[in-house]
Amino acid sequence: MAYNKRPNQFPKKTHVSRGTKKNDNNNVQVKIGDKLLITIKRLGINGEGIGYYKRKITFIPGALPGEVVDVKVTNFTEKFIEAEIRKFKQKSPDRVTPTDSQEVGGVELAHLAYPKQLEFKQDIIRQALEKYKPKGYDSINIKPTIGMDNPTKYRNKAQFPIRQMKDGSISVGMYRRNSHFLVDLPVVSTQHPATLETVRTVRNILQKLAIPIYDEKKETGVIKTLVARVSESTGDVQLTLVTNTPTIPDLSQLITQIHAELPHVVSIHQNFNPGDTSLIWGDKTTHLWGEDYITEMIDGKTFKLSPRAFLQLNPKQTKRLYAEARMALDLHHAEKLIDAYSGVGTIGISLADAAGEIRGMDTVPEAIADANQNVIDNHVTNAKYFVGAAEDLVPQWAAAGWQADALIVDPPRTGLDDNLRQTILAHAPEKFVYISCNESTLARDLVDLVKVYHVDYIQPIDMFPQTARWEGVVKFTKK
Ligand SMILES: C[S@@+](CC[C@H](N)C(=O)[O-])C[C@H]1O[C@@H](n2cnc3c(N)ncnc32)[C@H](O)[C@@H]1O
Repeated sequence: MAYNKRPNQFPKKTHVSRGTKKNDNNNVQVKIGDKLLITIKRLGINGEGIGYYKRKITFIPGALPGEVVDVKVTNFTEKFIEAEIRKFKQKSPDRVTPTDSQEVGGVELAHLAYPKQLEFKQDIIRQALEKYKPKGYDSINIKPTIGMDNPTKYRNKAQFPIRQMKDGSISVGMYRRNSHFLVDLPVVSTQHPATLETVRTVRNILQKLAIPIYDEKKETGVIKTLVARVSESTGDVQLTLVTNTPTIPDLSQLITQIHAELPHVVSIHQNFNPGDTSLIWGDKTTHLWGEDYITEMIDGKTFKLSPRAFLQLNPKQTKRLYAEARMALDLHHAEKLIDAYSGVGTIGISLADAAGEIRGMDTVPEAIADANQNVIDNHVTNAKYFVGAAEDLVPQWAAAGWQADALIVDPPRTGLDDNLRQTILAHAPEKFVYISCNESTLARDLVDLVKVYHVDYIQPIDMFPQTARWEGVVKFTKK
């Protein structure tokens, strides 16, 4: 892909090496197709190798620190070069052979030995802190990343497009990088096997019953995407067929076959999402067969999952993440706790026994409906969830006299809204924990937060082995 901007690089400032003057490298001339010899210095936040060509930063996907690579320029701007590997002159001892196809995305660190992936996830937050420099950043304790014992088969949800190929076969998988060619993947090492078995078996049944598959160019056909989600605790699978048409031909045959061949599938839904759209899900989801929900268990609490309900994708690490959050919050049973960015209330509900009263919020009404249902199902009597933005509700509650003693935030990659940061600074709850899935926005937010809080530590947790995605828990103490 030819980027004008590097995707997801640290926002605002460019990702140049320390000590490199801004315009030093603007005169470096390269052309697409030029061959360069680059020594890789470190990994960037997308897991790509970073080296320098005459002091100009050069991004090389698939290259590892210490490697010397012969590369071909694929894109360049005033500020950076992008290149692909032609040949290795020197390979890293940390390089391993990935089991997954490298033609699709999603496993951008699979060629790096797992212990080194964990070090990378410790280092990437260090890089972000060095960039944003929140006060005292160089003495923040970044703990070693908590990894998985077996860093494979962890994804509890497969959400794969399905397409008919020119030879008449049907592929279900992922798109080849930078293309619209769907690759039917023989190995997806990060997926829970039940999710793969489900989408592949359903693909075969669709082929056998000749149910039309969606054609992107003509915008005809029926089945667009197969979504399979497994409950780690019960093994039950929920299948959702995303369709281009409001009805599915041969539906009863389809369901009979699925029931016969996939006994773990206990819940089938259809989501209607017509036409050419970049969105996977349409607005209308209907129940076709079996249970309305599958149920996941976290910390002894049960969570009913409708097809659209958000749940962390790595159940084993979610338990560790929440355990870290609980330890960092250190509740003493009487506190008023805010579970901000709550999703379906998994964090607050799993902490309910340790808190006095809990309020949570999320901007997605369906998530809040599920959260309040989860409160009832778990016989929790001290938690209530509200629809709204954290940056609106937290200040409103504070203004109305409901002052939190403890706050846990789990925002999306964009981090905390300015308004919420200001409210936190003004009201500063005694206990505060930040779960972050983006080291850059966390480091940016810390610039403000350290005005009233001391950062006790940052605990990275590997929620997405084989990828460059970062997640961590930050424990604060009020100054
Ligand atoms: C990373 S998820 C966390 C979900 C949940 N805490 C969990 O562990 O499953 C972030 C959530 O924030 C919600 N969200 C996004 N912007 C928000 C905002 N401004 N205020 C409150 N919630 C928001 C999203 O809908 C999403 O459910």
